[in-house]
Amino acid sequence: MDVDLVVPMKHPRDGKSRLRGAVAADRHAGLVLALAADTLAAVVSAGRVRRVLLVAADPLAVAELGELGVEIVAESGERTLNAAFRHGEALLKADDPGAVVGALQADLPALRAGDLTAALTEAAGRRAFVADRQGTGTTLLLSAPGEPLAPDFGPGSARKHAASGAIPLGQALPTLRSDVDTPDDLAHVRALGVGKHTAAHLGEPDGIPR
Ligand SMILES: Nc1nc2c(ncn2[C@@H]2O[C@H](COP(=O)(O)OP(=O)(O)OP(=O)(O)O)[C@@H](O)[C@H]2O)c(=O)[nH]1
Ligand SMILES: C=C(OP(=O)(O)O)C(=O)O
Repeated sequence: MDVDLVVPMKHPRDGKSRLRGAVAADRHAGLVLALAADTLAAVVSAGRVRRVLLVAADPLAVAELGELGVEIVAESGERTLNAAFRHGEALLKADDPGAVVGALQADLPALRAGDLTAALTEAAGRRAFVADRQGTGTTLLLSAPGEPLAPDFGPGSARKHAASGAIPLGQALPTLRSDVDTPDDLAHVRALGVGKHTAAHLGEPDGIPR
């Protein structure tokens, strides 16, 4: 069954504070947008993905990402990460109560569509998650069809998602596990190969074609 994904984003000026200093201060928001653009370009080209809903703190500030073929809505109510996921989930389930809903981070600029599709296939309709490469955070959480996503993102979320019964998915998904929170993470994804938006922002000659 295909998956409807929710991707949350703060205003790019406010997000990724741990990454500050990786580029000049006036280029930070552009870097955050480039990380998201590469993530979303891979996501929209992945097999088994039906819809991609970006839940934004400020939709105007991320409007350019709509050109990649994602839907953009404003967050609503409580302004937290898990509330943004739950808002996106409610909108998607209103259209299809039996949907498989996924929560995906917007900071995976090395993502290859094949790694995402492999994870969706491995989940096989079970509530499941992919831990980040450090093993502590979560980059992807999937619901079972028509069942609650129950997102519990934040520090130590991999342990929390496992404790709530979600199945941990394969270790061999390097580009899906490589989120960018810190300058060290940015160096890691540059070695893996980032997409064209991040490459251009960092002054690299070419990104990896997605
Ligand atoms: N819409 C929305 N997105 C959020 C919210 N909190 C976090 N996000 C997004 O969720 C993703 C994962 O969050 P983190 O990795 O913790 O990113 P962050 O909060 O931007 O980073 P730090 O400031 O370094 O903690 C990022 O794409 C954030 O923009 C929120 O309250 N609302
Ligand atoms: C909020 C999370 O992301 P990060 O570790 O990227 O801050 C999380 O993994 O639950």
